[in-house]
Amino acid sequence: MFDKTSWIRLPHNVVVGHGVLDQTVAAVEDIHLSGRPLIVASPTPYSVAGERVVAQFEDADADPAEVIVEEASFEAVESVIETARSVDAGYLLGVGGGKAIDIAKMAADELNLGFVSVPTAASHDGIVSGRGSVPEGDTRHSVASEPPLAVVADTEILAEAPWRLTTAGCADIISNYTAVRDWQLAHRLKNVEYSEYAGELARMTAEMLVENAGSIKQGLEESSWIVVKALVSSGVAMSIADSSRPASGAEHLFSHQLDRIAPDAALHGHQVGVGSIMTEYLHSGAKGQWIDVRDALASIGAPTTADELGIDDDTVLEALTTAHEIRDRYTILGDGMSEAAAREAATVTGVI
Ligand SMILES: NC(=O)C1=CN([C@@H]2O[C@H](COP(=O)(O)OP(=O)(O)OC[C@H]3O[C@@H](n4cnc5c(N)ncnc54)[C@H](OP(=O)(O)O)[C@@H]3O)[C@@H](O)[C@H]2O)C=CC1
Ligand SMILES: O=C(CO)COP(=O)(O)O
Ligand SMILES: [Zn+2]
Repeated sequence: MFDKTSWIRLPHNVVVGHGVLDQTVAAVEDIHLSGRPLIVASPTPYSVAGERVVAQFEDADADPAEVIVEEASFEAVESVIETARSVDAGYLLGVGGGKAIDIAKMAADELNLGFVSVPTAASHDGIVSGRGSVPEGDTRHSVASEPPLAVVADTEILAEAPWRLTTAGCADIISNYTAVRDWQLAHRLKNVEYSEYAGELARMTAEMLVENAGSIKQGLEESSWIVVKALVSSGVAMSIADSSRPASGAEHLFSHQLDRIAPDAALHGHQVGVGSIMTEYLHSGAKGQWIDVRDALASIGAPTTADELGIDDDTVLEALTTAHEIRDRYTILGDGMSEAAAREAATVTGVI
């Protein structure tokens, strides 16, 4: 008997372009969100975009409330939940990078309220996905959460954000290559369920970004357009798969392990990019496509070495040899790399 079911949750409105921040109220009204909006922002995004969003809701007589979050933690999620209850919020808007967006997303999930994502940085694909990531104990990877009902991505704001945030978003997309390879491997070896649609979409998104790498330049608003479109596409792939598998394989395990060993050393996207160079080498060998991955990262100005990430060689080796312990997700790392093999991979690829 056929007994498969699938529940794909996607945003209703994805509004991307120059000046679209001014359409936030329209994007929200269009999907009939009601009640009091609670704007959740971290400090810089609040001054870059949050104030304007609050003013827009005030002009629309929507009585907005606001809360500033400083760090990605469960305490911050709890405090947003408390604020939302005390102001009787009808829905939440996350305005910022991954930190503010994930806190708002996870609080909305807990409160069973609608969530709207207003990214001020195109730094990774969590800005569109139904995945939330806040470190808790040893857990660093994302968990299923409330997907945004609407995304409002103003390319004017994204283009003015520090360039490294955009190159991190590019690297997060490029890492889809190895994520999909790992997913296919897990399918063949461990019978993990694989979705051709989600896998192809994630892989194609990486390919399109690499093909357009020449147009991704600092100061060009069109670059933010290309990157945010790719981030949306990657988020959709995760929604189709109902898992982060299409966009997260061994390179993400490496990055999550770095977050534990060397907290705040580098941006998420930059770490997964360097991880991807090495895991592509593990998939395809010394003459394989790791060179293309490295060159694509280098061409957009993302780090390709431990030095550029700001970490030392031993940290790379420790993260590589222990990354498989991060979660129950089969990848090319199998049940763990020996130190000698890790050193070989990191050396041949020029990471250390
Ligand atoms: N849900 C998911 O699938 C994923 C979630 N994540 C999570 O996302 C977080 C990392 O996201 P990331 O965006 O890198 O980090 P942040 O949200 O911390 O943003 C990075 C920095 O950029 C600043 N910033 C943001 N927008 C602008 C802007 N327009 N102009 C100037 N500065 C700006 C922030 O300011 P300020 O300090 O004021 O906030 C912060 O200092 C982590 O918590 C990670 O766990 C990562 C990957 C995937
Ligand atoms: O960063 C992500 C996809 O790019 C989310 O992946 P994780 O589930 O590994 O946190
Ligand atoms: Zn990622």
